[in-house]
Amino acid sequence: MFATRLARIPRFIRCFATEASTIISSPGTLHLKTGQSFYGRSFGAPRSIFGETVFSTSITSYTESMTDPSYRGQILVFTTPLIGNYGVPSNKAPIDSQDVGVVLESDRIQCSAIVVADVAERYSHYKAVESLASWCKRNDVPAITGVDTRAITRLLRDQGTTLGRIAIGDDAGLPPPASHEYWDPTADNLVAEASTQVPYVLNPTGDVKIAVLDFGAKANILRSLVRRGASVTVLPWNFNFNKVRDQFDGLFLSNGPGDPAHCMEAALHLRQTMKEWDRPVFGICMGHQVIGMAAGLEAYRMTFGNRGHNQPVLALASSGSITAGRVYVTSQNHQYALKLQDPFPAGWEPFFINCNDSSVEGIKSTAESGKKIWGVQFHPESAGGPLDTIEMFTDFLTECRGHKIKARLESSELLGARESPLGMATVDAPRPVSVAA
Ligand SMILES: NC(=O)CC[C@H](N)C(=O)O
Repeated sequence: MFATRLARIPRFIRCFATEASTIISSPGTLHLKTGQSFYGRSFGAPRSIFGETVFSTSITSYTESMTDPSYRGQILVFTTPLIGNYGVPSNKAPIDSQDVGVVLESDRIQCSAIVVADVAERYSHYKAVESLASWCKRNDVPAITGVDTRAITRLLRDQGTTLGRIAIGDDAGLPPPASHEYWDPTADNLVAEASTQVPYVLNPTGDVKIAVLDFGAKANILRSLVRRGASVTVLPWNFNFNKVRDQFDGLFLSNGPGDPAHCMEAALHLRQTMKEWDRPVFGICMGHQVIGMAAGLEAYRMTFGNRGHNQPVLALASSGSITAGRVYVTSQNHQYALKLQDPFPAGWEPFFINCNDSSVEGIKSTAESGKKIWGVQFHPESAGGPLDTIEMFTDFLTECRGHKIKARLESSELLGARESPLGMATVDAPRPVSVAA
């Protein structure tokens, strides 16, 4: 009876029950280097891989997390049991001046594999164009379901992030690999893979020129700058910014995958920039770690890192939209952090601290240093997650604009003329008198 009625409803309205049920038949196993194995079923690409097994406590935004380049090399375990229920949207951005080319966080799935307790075989969302299973298959990314992700999370939480293997199909029944066979992705320079190879410009007509050092930038970082009117020049991660710095009003350092130790070259370039250049610098996650290393702080590997969209951080200093003493809820995805050392290097102070584990969540240049440099371990751009700290992008661009106006005024004063912030040149004296006709 119900089936007959359903058949009468036009197909495009029946979006609640899209796509025929995915056939999950072949076995899929997660082996951990520490000796535990979890047997489930495969719903992604029929291929076995190695990776670093991490867990995320995010409840939504699996599409954003999976396309975040910082997850490269990682087997991502979702602690939320039901994943895939709103499907996957088209990743093609509409063409407009704020276009960064994609809707999600990059143009492909970046993590090596995903592990979920219960994949949704049917999805429902007005923007969805395919299921999580078909997206994984199309991107050649293995995925397993039907395993106890709570047990996996408890293990990872106790023993820390652990190397793993996803074995699919015939491989799933094979004994676990020998310990020396596990591949450690952090031994490779994943930033060099994730970064753009050639510079490119977004929103070239923007009023303030920002250079972005791309360690594997999330698209929402670029969007957050472009939507606030900036012209954004994206540079490869190891580009020596000092060669072109006079063309820019500010420097931004992006997030990125893997061990920050691989970015020492960028930190050394940045050390020179921070010494000789007085314009604003802002870094997020990997970018924050690179700023810290350039400032003389040490980056270390945490036991299990922080991955999720509800990490509370306490502001220790006020700056722009941030008020000292307030707690902000943030989106995070990191394995490394800067060491809290006492005293901090001269000219620097801690900016935020994590309320759960007391790790350093941000650093800033001191007021006395005369510099405007900030780094935050969390993701103000969210995608997904809360927008508590999104105005840090506005703060950064306000400083860049202020600096630009000040520099213009100073240079025009040297020439005996003054240029107004609106860009209309005025001459101090004598003023030309216009005579009405
Ligand atoms: N999201 C990021 O930029 C992560 C930075 C670094 N790869 C870490 O895991 O700590």
